[in-house]
Amino acid sequence: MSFVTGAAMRSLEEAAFRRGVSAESLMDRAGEGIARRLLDHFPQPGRAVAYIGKGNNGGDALVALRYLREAGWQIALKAAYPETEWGVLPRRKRRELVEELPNALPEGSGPLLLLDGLLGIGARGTLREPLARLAEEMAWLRDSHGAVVAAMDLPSGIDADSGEGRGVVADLTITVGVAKLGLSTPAGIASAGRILLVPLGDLPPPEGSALELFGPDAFPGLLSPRPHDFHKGDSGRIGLLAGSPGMTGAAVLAATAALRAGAGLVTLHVEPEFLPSLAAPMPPEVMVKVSPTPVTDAFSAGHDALVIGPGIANMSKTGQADLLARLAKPHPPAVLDADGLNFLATAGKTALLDSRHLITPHPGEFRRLAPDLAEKDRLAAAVAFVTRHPCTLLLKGARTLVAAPGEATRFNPTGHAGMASGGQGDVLSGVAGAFLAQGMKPCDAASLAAWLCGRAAERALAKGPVTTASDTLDELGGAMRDWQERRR
Ligand SMILES: NC(=O)C1=CN([C@@H]2O[C@H](COP(=O)(O)OP(=O)(O)OC[C@H]3O[C@@H](n4cnc5c(N)ncnc54)[C@H](OP(=O)(O)O)[C@@H]3O)[C@@H](O)[C@H]2O)[C@@H](O)CC1
Ligand SMILES: [K+]
Repeated sequence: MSFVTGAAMRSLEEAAFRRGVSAESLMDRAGEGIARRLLDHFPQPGRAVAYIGKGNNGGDALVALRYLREAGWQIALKAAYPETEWGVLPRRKRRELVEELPNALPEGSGPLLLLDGLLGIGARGTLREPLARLAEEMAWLRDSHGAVVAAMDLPSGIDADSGEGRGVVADLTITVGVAKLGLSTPAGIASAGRILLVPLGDLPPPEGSALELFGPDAFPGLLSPRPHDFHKGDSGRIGLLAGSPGMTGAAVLAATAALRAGAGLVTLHVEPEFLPSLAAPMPPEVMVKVSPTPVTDAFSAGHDALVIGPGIANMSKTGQADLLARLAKPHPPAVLDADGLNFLATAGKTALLDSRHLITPHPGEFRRLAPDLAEKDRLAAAVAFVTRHPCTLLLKGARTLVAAPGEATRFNPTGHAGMASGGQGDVLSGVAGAFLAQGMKPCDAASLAAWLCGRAAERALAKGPVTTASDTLDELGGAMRDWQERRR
């Protein structure tokens, strides 16, 4: 599913009108879709307040409010202008709610949800009064009352194309039809929170976009249920080069993640002197193979995929040299992470990267691999990197991008700031490795792994605002279900 400018969105809308589709039917379906997304996120009813301006963005909020009320929510309305100044459609949607709505916070329990319907793609320039005051009220309720802000289409006040502009900071942005380009920029990402899409059949996304919003609607079938006659041999064997004394956790997290993501067999290859520290904490399902040449063994054991890098900073110099030599020869597809990437960068061997390699750098590791690209815009830098080195690049950061030669770059919407902690990358490389071992295309393996880890971390928010890598691991199975149910 691509990203479009505000003008391109208007063109799609105009094309729909020419085919006889009415603006009202688009709004009805937009509002219903928004409510469905919200009800998936908040299965228990709570309190919802719609904050609206006079345009159609407020109409979306009013339709969504009606569905929330039907689902048992207490509702209220904060309108910036008297109803006589609203557009035709929002006025009609207000009447469909029938009775007078309170304009104070509803009493009761459950989540407090603020529907931000002040401005959508009609926003021009800095948010003006009286909308600015309502945006401040939402921010205050979010900070002091734990309110969750859900933006209709766009966080109010940001520019649909650039994402620039100060306005509402949302926890969720439910964008309608096609995702707006401004949601993908650093400024937009800082305002939007989790992006969810309500696709509308009458507003089909244009073909050939350079950036795609990744998710189960756009990529169905990536994680189909296993056939009934599936067996261990079908689910892939992984060779893991991970962990060293003091960094055993990285190996445990990567191995466990690979197993949870469905790998049939995970083998950890270690040097004899690392065995005492690495063997004990490993899950019982993991095979541990000891040899003076673990790199050679991992590359020649007939694995379906390799995961190389988590916690291997202390790998022997011989091991490092062996690794660089092996990467140049024929070998199975491989995830390269963390110190695996640092070895490449330090040795000046980044040019070894090719289509067999799925690399997962965070911004610091990326800078070491390509110092000249690090200051560029992330999307441009990612595309330039895979043009230079034809591998699959999963570039971590606020929001993860997955770029590969000949593919539209993918934008991963899942995850949250509370997962910024050690070990998350190890989990991600294990999950991506499992999908590679099952024969998935590297860019699909990378995107799906990023989506699932982010979604698992979102599920873990039920425990509290900070999510450890172990929390993410615990929720991976649930995230896989969420993908299959296509509701997120
Ligand atoms: N496209 C689609 O297919 C679909 C679109 N749909 C929905 O409609 C939304 C677009 O609705 P829209 O066109 O009515 O514009 P909207 O964002 O509500 O704002 C317009 C008002 O904002 C005002 N205003 C502008 N800047 C301002 C500022 N800085 N500070 C203060 N005020 C400012 C401006 O006032 P003016 O400057 O004219 O006085 C005008 O009155 C879209 O985002 C989506 O949610 C769905 O329902 C169905 C499918
Ligand atoms: K909005």
